[in-house]
Amino acid sequence: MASRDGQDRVQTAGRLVSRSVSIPPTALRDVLRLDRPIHAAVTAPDGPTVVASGSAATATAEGADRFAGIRDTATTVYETVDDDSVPDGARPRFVGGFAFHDRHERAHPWDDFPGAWFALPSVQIVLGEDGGWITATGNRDERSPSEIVATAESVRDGLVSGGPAEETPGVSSVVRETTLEEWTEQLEGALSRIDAGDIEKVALAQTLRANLEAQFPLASVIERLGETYPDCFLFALRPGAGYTEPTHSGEQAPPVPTFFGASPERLVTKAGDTVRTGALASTVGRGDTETEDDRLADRLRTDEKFQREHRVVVESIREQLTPVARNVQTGSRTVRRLDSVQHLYTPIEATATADHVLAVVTALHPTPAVGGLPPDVALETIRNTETFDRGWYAAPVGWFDEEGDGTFAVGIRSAVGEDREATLFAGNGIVADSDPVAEWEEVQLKYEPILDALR
Ligand SMILES: C=C(O[C@H]1C=CC=C(C(=O)O)[C@@H]1O)C(=O)O
Repeated sequence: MASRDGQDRVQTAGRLVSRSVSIPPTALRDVLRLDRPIHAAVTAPDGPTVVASGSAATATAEGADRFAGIRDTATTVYETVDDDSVPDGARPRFVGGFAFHDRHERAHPWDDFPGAWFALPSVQIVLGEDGGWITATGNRDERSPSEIVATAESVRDGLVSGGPAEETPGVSSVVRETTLEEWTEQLEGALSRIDAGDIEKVALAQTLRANLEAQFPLASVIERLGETYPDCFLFALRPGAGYTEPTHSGEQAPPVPTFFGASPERLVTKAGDTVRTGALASTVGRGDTETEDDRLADRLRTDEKFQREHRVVVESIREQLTPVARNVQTGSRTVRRLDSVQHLYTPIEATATADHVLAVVTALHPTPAVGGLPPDVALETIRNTETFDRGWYAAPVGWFDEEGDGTFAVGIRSAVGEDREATLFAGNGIVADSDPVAEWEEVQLKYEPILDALR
């Protein structure tokens, strides 16, 4: 397909037809245990879970225009889809994610991850509280609608509920790939730029390599994350699975790298003209007792460094929304408690003026919670300081539909799992007064969700 920079790509089965069957309330774990390859799965605490098995079309894009590139490609694909008889909630969605940086290097573990990748599932499973749908999509010149329905029915019939929890792989060793000395040096560099007034805030990250005792197993790891983080956005994305022609029968999962995680941070949900986002920034650990926990939360609420770090994010998000939304409302700030950390959180709502969630994603990525301020100098500082490529870490992951509605999370508390290895990513917002040792310890707390799910 022709593209703005020659790098946007679409692969598709041709002119498409979708048909769906409804299913009763079903657990994500039962879907992940289907005898079919899983290409992508994204959950939201207040929205549907969307799982892609196989792809009837994939869209990829590179560079600064990757958001618009994906949108253009999806529009072209949607024009070919006959899904008029499919209920709104069951219509096929594009599920995938983006790289953090405009120029992204495809070095290990990101070899299989382009600048952007989205799949329109050949089999899509949407799960909601009251039930869900299986939607099959295929080439309408080659398969009749009743054959497409038969595919959806056979997937429905393969769903088995319950069964014992599957084994997590176990972690044999971990290596923090940035040493405390390197980190201290990196932070001192960033702090001197803050002192000089070049930047107000920058989020710097590190990696940790976990060697696993068995092959990385998607189902059990996502299941474990879901148990501990029911209020987070769970995601698992496998762009390396590429494009697969829709098939009728089950297939084994392809042995490809998986970007996965349990993110507490919504980038945006757009539903009609309602836009929901939020600022999540400033972190303390959890206490061993309730009193200690509350004392730490009080520090978050009162300490000037935490206030400043959070305020910068709220103000910037309000400003970033200006080109795509009006009537921006900031809710009250609360403390968000997770298993290993507590954060300051401010919900933000607005009325969309943009007609597509990807326009809002373009405006919001990256927020200073994962980038910094001013954005360009902070991004250049990240590039010049970090010794690894962020790949898709801290970047938008989620789904959108034909109406331009959708949900994206920020891909933090995340890792790439492949074979017997997982590479974990975590970072911190650095402002004046940040202390290298305290920040080093805070990063370890942010690795814990993924480490726990692998152990
Ligand atoms: C960059 C990360 O967290 C961000 C989100 C919440 C709190 C943060 C902090 O307090 O530093 C970070 O800005 C990460 O988890 O890798």
